[in-house]
Amino acid sequence: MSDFISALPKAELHIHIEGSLEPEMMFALAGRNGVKLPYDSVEAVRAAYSFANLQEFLDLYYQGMSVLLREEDFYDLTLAYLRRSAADGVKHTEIFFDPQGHTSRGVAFATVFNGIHRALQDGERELGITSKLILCFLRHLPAEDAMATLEAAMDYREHIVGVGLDSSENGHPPELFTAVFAKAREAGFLAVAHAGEEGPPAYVWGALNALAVDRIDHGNRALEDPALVAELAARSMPLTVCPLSNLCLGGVTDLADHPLRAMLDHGLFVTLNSDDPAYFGGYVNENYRAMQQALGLSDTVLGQIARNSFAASFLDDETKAARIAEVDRYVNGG
Ligand code: HPA
Ligand SMILES: [Zn+2]
Repeated sequence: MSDFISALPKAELHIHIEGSLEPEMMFALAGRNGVKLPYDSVEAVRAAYSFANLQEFLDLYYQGMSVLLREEDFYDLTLAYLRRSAADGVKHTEIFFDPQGHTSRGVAFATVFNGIHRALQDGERELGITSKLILCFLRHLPAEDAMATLEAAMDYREHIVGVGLDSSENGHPPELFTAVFAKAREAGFLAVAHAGEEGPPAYVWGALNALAVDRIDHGNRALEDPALVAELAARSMPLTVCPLSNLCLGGVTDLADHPLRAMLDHGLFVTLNSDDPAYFGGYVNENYRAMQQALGLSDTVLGQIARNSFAASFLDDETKAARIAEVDRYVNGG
């Protein structure tokens, strides 16, 4: 039964806003902006979404961004995600954005930020969904580019809670970005990083030790290193796990073998998230349902994962406690 999941209050902590660009909106924005797409229908776009690995996905993800040009485009993209997520019982969301995916195409940082930020404000007013914004650096680009992006973000410091690290993992270890993250933390940004999605356990160690992250995005391959598992457990380090993403990008071939089972058994601080819902076939509730079905998770465990999502968020302690109490009331049938 999926009814328990539908209205379970939850936070989403791993969502790339550009990865919520549904093919229908891609076509609408292409039309409005006069952008030529290499597909002639929404169905053709969906048919192209078959990925053997992270890089094959990223190639289409960056291509899809080409329709995002004006502030309204970022606004519409973000508000559509918020509406869809509110319908999934999401009360709070921490959204990644990739400014370098846009500034590299001549779209100003301010255009990207203003569109997203205005939608987040309107979303909170209209839907009651709270949010925070996390700026991700593209790790396939030089650290100097990340540093320049951090400089551009300083003007928006009060509206951006943290920095992250995404894009092609293998060959781009966290240590390349040590100075950028040190500078960001000095300026008061919190820090997260994708690690152990495709990359080895050493990259998860790098995210912990060189970048001093507050959460690990994915973390699947940490399970290959028992000392690392012990460290993650000892630190109560949150992991933002994304099952449908892992299935679509070949990290797992069967959801029944998803590492979430072992993560739970090791007592790790796991959360469930959608990553790039328009590309991976599901928003957050589909990720909860996929794990409920594949691993036979009980409502008790699903409730604990929802509690974790607020506990691992960057909300203040008082709001966290209030949201966790809301989960408790829901789980206890009140
Ligand atoms: O799943 C992902 N992994 C790394 N980078 C990304 N950028 C968008 N989605 C992803
Ligand atoms: Zn991601």
